[in-house]
Amino acid sequence: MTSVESGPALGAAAEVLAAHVRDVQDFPKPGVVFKDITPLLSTPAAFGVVIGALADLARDLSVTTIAGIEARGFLLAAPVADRIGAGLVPVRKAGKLPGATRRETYDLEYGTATLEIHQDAVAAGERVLLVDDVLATGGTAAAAHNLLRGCGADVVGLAVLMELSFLAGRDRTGALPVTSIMTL
Ligand SMILES: O=P(O)(O)OC[C@H]1O[C@H](OP(=O)(O)OP(=O)(O)O)[C@H](O)[C@@H]1O
Ligand SMILES: Nc1ncnc2[nH]cnc12
Repeated sequence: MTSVESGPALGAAAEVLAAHVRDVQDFPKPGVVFKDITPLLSTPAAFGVVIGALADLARDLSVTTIAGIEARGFLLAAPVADRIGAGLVPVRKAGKLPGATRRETYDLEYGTATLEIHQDAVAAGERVLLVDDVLATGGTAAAAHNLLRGCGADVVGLAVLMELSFLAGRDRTGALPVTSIMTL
């Protein structure tokens, strides 16, 4: 298991993030405390700080492509890619991509899902940063990582806003370096 050390930008982003995430009890099912990022999305200054921290990380890792996981990961991956001038690759839920795809089914905290990626989404050797809002059980991230590797990508890291450490997501992401702005 590898972890990227957090610098000052990530520390500042953690404070901002903590003030703009809402806990929703028992959603989408009893026993789950859902981490709702809509307050962050609707507050431009706060969103800018968080996107800036992710962009700094992506620059430090010299990434050429940002991969975002549907749906909340898209909301983060697109502005980061735009800020650093990187390509953007959507890792989508099943049945949404029009071209030939690779697919993988996985478990997550509250169900199962299937992810897909276009077979030609990433050229061999691209340095890819995978971006999502939450790392929980790690099923989603592990599936996305496998799909990208299957396309020949060099996945250099996973960046998330929040890591629910009690669900041990890093146990599923293997040697992939993980950066979490906030660990809960
Ligand atoms: O680590 P895991 O247990 O796999 O859970 C993390 C995933 O769960 C959420 O996605 P969800 O599938 O709920 O989709 P959404 O982004 O479309 O709301 C979240 O955005 C992560 O992608
Ligand atoms: N508790 C949680 N809150 C938000 N997104 C999640 N994805 C998996 N678990 C989650």
